[in-house]
Amino acid sequence: MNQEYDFIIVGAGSAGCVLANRLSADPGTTVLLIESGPADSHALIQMPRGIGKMLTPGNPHVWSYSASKGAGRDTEDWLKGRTLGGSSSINGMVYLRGHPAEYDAWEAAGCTGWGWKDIGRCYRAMEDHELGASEARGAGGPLKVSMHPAGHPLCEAVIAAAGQAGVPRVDDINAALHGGIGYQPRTIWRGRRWSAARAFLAPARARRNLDVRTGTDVLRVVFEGGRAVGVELRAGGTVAVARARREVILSAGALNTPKLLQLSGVGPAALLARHGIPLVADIAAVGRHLLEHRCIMLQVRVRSGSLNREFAGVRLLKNLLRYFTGGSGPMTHAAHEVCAFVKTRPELARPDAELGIGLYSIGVEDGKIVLEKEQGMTWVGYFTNPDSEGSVAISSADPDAAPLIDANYLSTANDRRHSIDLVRFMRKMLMQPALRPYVVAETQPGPACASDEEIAEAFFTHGSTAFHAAGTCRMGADPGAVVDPHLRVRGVEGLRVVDTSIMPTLISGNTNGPAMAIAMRAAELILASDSPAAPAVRPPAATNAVLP
Ligand SMILES: Cc1cc2nc3c(=O)[nH]c(=O)nc-3n(C[C@H](O)[C@H](O)[C@H](O)COP(=O)(O)OP(=O)(O)OC[C@H]3O[C@@H](n4cnc5c(N)ncnc54)[C@H](O)[C@@H]3O)c2cc1C
Repeated sequence: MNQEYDFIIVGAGSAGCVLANRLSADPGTTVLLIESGPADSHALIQMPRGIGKMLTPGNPHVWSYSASKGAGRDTEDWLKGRTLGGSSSINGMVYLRGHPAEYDAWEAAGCTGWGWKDIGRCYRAMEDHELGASEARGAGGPLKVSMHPAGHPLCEAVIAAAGQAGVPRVDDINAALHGGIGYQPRTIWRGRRWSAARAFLAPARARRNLDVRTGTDVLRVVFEGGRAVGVELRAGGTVAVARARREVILSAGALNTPKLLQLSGVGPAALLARHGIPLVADIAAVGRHLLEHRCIMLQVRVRSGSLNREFAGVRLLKNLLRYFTGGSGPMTHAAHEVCAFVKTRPELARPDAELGIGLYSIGVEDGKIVLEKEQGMTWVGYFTNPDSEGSVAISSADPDAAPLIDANYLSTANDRRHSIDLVRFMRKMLMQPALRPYVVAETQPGPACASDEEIAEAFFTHGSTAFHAAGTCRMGADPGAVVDPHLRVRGVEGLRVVDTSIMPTLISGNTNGPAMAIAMRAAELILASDSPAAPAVRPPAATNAVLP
């Protein structure tokens, strides 16, 4: 391995793959992309419904962390991708972008250059959308986006029922600014997952100026006189330092990026002192402001139309054959077949909740989550703009120790109100005439769960993380932010954060598209040479030693 590069990118996930592509486009610029996990060649990564088997703690392609739900509640597993493509290689392939007004609010709050005018341009530039180019979509870009095929009777009944409840059918849910329901846009192409690695890294792999290292853990950032000059890394038991002439960029995701900053001496001074880590910059917000969508998963018994039986026994074998020979059938479906954005109250200016409707239902057998043998649907729903804030903090100075994660879900009255209203709205949709021939009953949490308190509790007992962790290195123009609007870490030089950590608020939708669009925008900012210097929070208080 070379020891010195212009840019070092830590993490080959959704954001890191985009950055590696954009920053190495100039053959005169050298880039090192470092990924902890293995390559993404596993067949279950490529096969969309392979995620059922991939998402298992202990799988080498996933990070598995224990996260507290908050307020003394129990813990749950938070999984993240650990392979080329990062979480985009193990996610549900739902492709959503968020509402333009949400990015405009970022800009209005001082994040100049992050409004829809700029980020919308980045989305269009990266997309190759099956529906073709429009004001709202891009065509010809590296990211393939396909639509779930229309026409399944149960999906059609769901869409018709939504219409009866006042939610209109739309062709492209990403373009429906006032909400609607339609077939799911997906990062799937010709039946195969289209991860960030597939879209952005594969076309750049042959570049001689791009060095991609898998199976390599970054242990910390190395500073000299308050400037990030490289990273300490470990591969096959050997520890070394790779140096960056221009910048180190952390794209390790919303859990591991703040962890790396804290391990490197950039974070809350008291936390670092507790673990004996020399302080480089005292930034209280590193690891704070953790945002996550808290889902409810309504399970609905149906008479027909469920795909549960397609994923077991002989039918599963037949569907695997169909997938491997023709790239079609249920193994090519994303996490949900149908997607909706709804207003839980008519007076709201724009939708406040997302629904993903899947033609499967799950139960628990011997303590394990399994597909039900009976026919069922799952309606996953969440309030899109929560303001409950959790945290991520190192538990030790040992880079191999898992961080402490507190999701602190639904800790504000606002989040609880929207979440409760959402369940009532979902039930209203389920009661519509179009679904009467199908729906037998809501089995979980079930009709006995009726009061506000019971519904709020059901988000914990019959809910889940959405796997959308964000905000732990919040971008802002204010001195309390971790990164400035050029994504430079305050108080040090030569260091940026580019991943979902920087999101000042969660957007309406899943976070893979936003992670890639953020990286597209970041690459523009990095390559523009006239960026003004980031205002320092305070002068560096100490410098990490550089390894020989
Ligand atoms: C199970 C699951 C389902 C999801 N479903 C959807 C969906 O359907 N649609 C959607 O839009 N979003 C979905 N998401 C969310 C979305 O995929 C993520 O928000 C997004 O991919 C995050 O991108 P990122 O670049 O911030 O981080 P990641 O993509 O997580 O990338 C971080 C990378 O850094 C690497 N890394 C971390 N620490 C180190 C280290 N110390 N040294 C070296 N490498 C390191 C990791 O291994 C990883 O490859 C899902 C996520 C999960 C986990």
